[in-house]
Amino acid sequence: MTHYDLAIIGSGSGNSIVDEAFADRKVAILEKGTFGGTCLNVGCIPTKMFVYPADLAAEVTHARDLGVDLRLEGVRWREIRDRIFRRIDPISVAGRSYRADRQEHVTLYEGHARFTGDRTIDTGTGATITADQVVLAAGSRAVVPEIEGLDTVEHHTSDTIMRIDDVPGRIAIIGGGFVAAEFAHIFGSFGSEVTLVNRSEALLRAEDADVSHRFTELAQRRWDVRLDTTTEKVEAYDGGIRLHLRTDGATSVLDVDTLLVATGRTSNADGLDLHRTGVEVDATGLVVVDEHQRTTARGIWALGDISNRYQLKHVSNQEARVVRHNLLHPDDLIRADRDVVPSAVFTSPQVASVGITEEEARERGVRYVTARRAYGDTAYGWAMEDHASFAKVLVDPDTGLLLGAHILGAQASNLIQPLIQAMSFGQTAADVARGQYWIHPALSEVVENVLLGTAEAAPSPSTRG
Ligand SMILES: Cc1cc2nc3c(=O)[nH]c(=O)nc-3n(C[C@H](O)[C@H](O)[C@H](O)COP(=O)(O)OP(=O)(O)OC[C@H]3O[C@@H](n4cnc5c(N)ncnc54)[C@H](O)[C@@H]3O)c2cc1C
Ligand SMILES: NC(=O)c1ccc[n+]([C@@H]2O[C@H](COP(=O)([O-])OP(=O)(O)OC[C@H]3O[C@@H](n4cnc5c(N)ncnc54)[C@H](O)[C@@H]3O)[C@@H](O)[C@H]2O)c1
Repeated sequence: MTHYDLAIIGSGSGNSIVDEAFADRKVAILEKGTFGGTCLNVGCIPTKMFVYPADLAAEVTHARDLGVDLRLEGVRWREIRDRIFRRIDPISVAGRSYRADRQEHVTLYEGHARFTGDRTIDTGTGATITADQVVLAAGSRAVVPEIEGLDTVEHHTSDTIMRIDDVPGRIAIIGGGFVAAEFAHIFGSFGSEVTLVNRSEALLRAEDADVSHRFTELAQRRWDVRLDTTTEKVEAYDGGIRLHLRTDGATSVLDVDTLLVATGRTSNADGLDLHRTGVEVDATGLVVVDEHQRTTARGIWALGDISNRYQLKHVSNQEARVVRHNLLHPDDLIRADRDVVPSAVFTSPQVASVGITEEEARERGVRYVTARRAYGDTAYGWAMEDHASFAKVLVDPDTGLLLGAHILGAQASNLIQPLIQAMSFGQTAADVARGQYWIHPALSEVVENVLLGTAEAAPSPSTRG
């Protein structure tokens, strides 16, 4: 049985731990799938490479409203797809080969890893190994709900949908979260008839309710959005797929060519036989870690989607940096910072958020003032004839510190950054608004305006701009 100083299960964010500082350690990396993990191969990177051309295609409609007659002459899906994966696949291949062939102190085991005892791992390749330190970085996987007939028809998750051969004529997407919103934008912009089948009464329900409701309204103008709707059964029908739906007790059928299931992701902790090594898992399936990313078992660490509920790459990356430091400096452990975790949905319009929502503030009894400003009330938003987008913030009336920020609209993922910075560094709304120049007439003035708006607002219940 080979012994290692360090074994890492999962080659996504876990792979980034091993740099030159580990040159004198004997390292095993265990990977059961494509080297490089979710973000690179089937997640953040390829989706955004589809989102960008989708943004371009979607501009045609908006441009017409502003007096510019563009024509979308076609979308060369296969060319787009092949360009994307011709760029991504070699990165995965090169990353694999670097570990497998070029680093003598690293051994890559390509199989499904499972624990058989205390820091003893069956690599799934015929070899069992032991290690002083183990990092669990095995990520998460798409959840496919039990729906009658689903196993009898071809259906996709985000893992496979980006490799299909043609833009579907009609696509149904089950779910109303991040993945559903991004792929609805991609396929809708590329010409598919998109139907979103959503169990609850609004899309992007984890967002602030103002954002979720506005996004739902806008989505209903672009796509067929079935709210409060469950899929009871699916079946092959006339060369395609028939979904049997139920909305408020009424049944209907929906015929499509392609079906995407986008109903969340779950931790891969359940595939590792963690009970054999004393690692605790919580009721939701996440590996339990402390602020230093230590699990409940000595010498075992965890990071990323296997152990955090955020399921975001920037969080996994930060946790990987924390684990890396802590492996190298056992007497000087650092903490993962989960105080200010932002996210963005790259759909249309973009949605970005950080901190608490107004609903959470109310539920927790947190005192707040809130303001909301429309893009259209700033010069650039006006130039864009934007009548839908807005920024909203919640501020603590006693300290002036930001509690949360929520933006729906063009460039939301970039516009929110000064607000993330303010929350991270403890800057007050007033200081951020007035302690710097805001370029006129840039779109960022909406952020300046919404911060100024909180000075005029009365403490909760909310005051709207
Ligand atoms: C479609 C999509 C789009 C996304 N877009 C964004 C985005 O824009 N921004 C963002 O911040 N986040 C995004 N995410 C989320 C982000 O991709 C994940 O949060 C992140 O990649 C998780 O990293 P990880 O290292 O925890 O896991 P992963 O990167 O998934 O790595 C885990 C690895 O472990 C391997 N593994 C699992 N079990 C075993 C086992 N038993 N033995 C051996 N190997 C095993 C897996 O094969 C995998 O390669 C997206 C996710 C999806 C699905
Ligand atoms: N831009 C980004 O950062 C980005 C993009 C894509 C994915 N991700 C990450 O990947 C994760 C997974 O994304 P997702 O969209 O699959 O999950 P999600 O949690 O965002 O949304 C899941 C959706 O499926 C619905 N749902 C759950 N179970 C269902 C069932 N049985 N039947 C019908 N509907 C059901 C939920 O109500 C929700 O609308 C996200 O949590 C996100 O963090 C991030």
